[in-house]
Formats: sequence, C-alpha cells, structure tokens
Amino acid sequence: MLLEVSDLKAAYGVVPALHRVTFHAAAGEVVGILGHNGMGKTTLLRSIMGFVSVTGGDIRFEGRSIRGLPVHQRAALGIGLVPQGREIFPNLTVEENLMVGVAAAKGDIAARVADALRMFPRLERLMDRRGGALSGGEQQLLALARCLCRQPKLMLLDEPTEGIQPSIIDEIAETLQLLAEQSEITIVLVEQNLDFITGLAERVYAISNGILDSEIPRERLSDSRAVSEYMGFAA
Ligand SMILES: Nc1ncnc2c1ncn2[C@@H]1O[C@H](COP(=O)(O)OP(=O)(O)OP(=O)(O)O)[C@@H](O)[C@H]1O
Repeated sequence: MLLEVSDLKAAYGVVPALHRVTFHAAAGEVVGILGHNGMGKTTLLRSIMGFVSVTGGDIRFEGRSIRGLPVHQRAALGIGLVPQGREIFPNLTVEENLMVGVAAAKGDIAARVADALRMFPRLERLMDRRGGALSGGEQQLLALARCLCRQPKLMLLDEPTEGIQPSIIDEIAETLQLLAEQSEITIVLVEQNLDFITGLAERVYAISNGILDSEIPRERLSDSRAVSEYMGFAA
C-alpha cells in the first residue's frame, strides 16, 4: 500500500482537530475525501506532509512509518502538497514559480519543467506572466504543475476548485484525469465539491468533525441525502 493512515490524531495546542482518521490509498489510485468547512481536511493533508505534528496514530508511506520525519524528508520520499489558496509567488513569473518548485531537485531541472508542462498547454502560453496576474484557475494549474515538477509519487490536493470559475474547474478536472491515466501518481484530493470528487476519484471517504473512518460506497454517491449523512449533516 502506498499510503496508510491509521487512527491519526492531531491538535492545535490543546484543541483537537483530528480525532480519528483511518484511510488508505493504493499506488496509482485517486482517492477523494469529502468534507464541509472546518471538518479537518486541510489539517489532515498538512499532517501527512509533516506541517502539523500529530498526537496519535500513524502514517505509513510505502510500508514505512513517516510520522517522525520532517517535511523535506517526506518531500524527498515523493510526497507533494498543493496547498489551499495555492501559494503562488505573485511577483514571480509562471516560469520562475515553476523553477522555485524544483530548485532543490537533482538532475536536469529544465527537462523536469518541460516534462510537467506537457500536461498544461494553457500555462505554456503564460510563461512570462506574473503569478499575481493569473486568474484563480490558472494559479491552480500553476500550483499543480509546480508540484508535478518534483515528480512526486503522491500528490495531496487541498480543495483545488475553491473559488474557481466553473469553466476552468472542468479544465482542472480534465488535467487531473489525464495525469491519473498517464502516470503512476497517486492522488489524494480533499474537497467540498461532490461533482468534482465523484468525477475523478475511484474511492471517496467523508470527514466530519475530525473523524474519518467510512468510505462512501460508490452507488451511494449519487444520493445527495445519503452523502449528507456521511458528511455529518443528516437531512
Ligand atoms: N492554525 C490553527 N490553529 C488553531 N486551530 C486551527 C488551525 N487551523 C485549523 N484549525 C481548526 O481545526 C479545525 C479543522 O480545520 P481545517 O482547516 O483542517 O478544516 P477544513 O476542513 O480544511 O476546512 P476549510 O475548508 O475551511 O479549510 C477547525 O476547527 C479549525 O478552526
């Protein structure tokens, strides 16, 4: 199993944010985690990346516990986070933003960037534009491309559709679909957007009040009432 998260707990000071999180992702899989605002989605991804220290449970990557590793070692193992809000450098160009993403990588950096860009024709036309002058959707594509330049095995995507126009949400979905089909990369995606998640993910979990332990059966995903119940809001 590529990623196994078991009985994970995390807190901000004394305030718990994750109570019990158990899920897995196999190599090459796209796994979706559905949850409303404040339910712990961002905390979960940041815990896997190592930005939030956990207080219980375990995170195993390729069979080995990474719970005690710092962020850079997790990144070196092949874990990449595309953060909520995208964190593009507004004063750097698209090309410079991509270069920053791979600055610490070994090997041919220009080749890595060129390779990642094949999936992002829209960005290829915007290489000289400043990050701050891109639309939200274009910034999201840039954040995805920047993560991809590091050639991760696992990409953690934090609400890629948040605040983005519907037309470009479709383009992001198509790009991720291509990525899932044409590469071995595993994607763990947290979202509130049910349509986006069901369009992409092979398996979907729900997180509610820091608890994630149930997978939503595929056949129930088209039943909005059932999904609401899984998300902790019984209709
Ligand atoms: N830096 C922080 N310090 C203290 N509490 C925090 C911090 N970040 C998040 N929290 C709290 O932890 C809980 C989970 O927040 P988290 O951001 O993980 O949720 P989320 O599902 O990603 O929501 P959103 O979609 O609004 O980002 C919330 O109660 C939130 O207020």
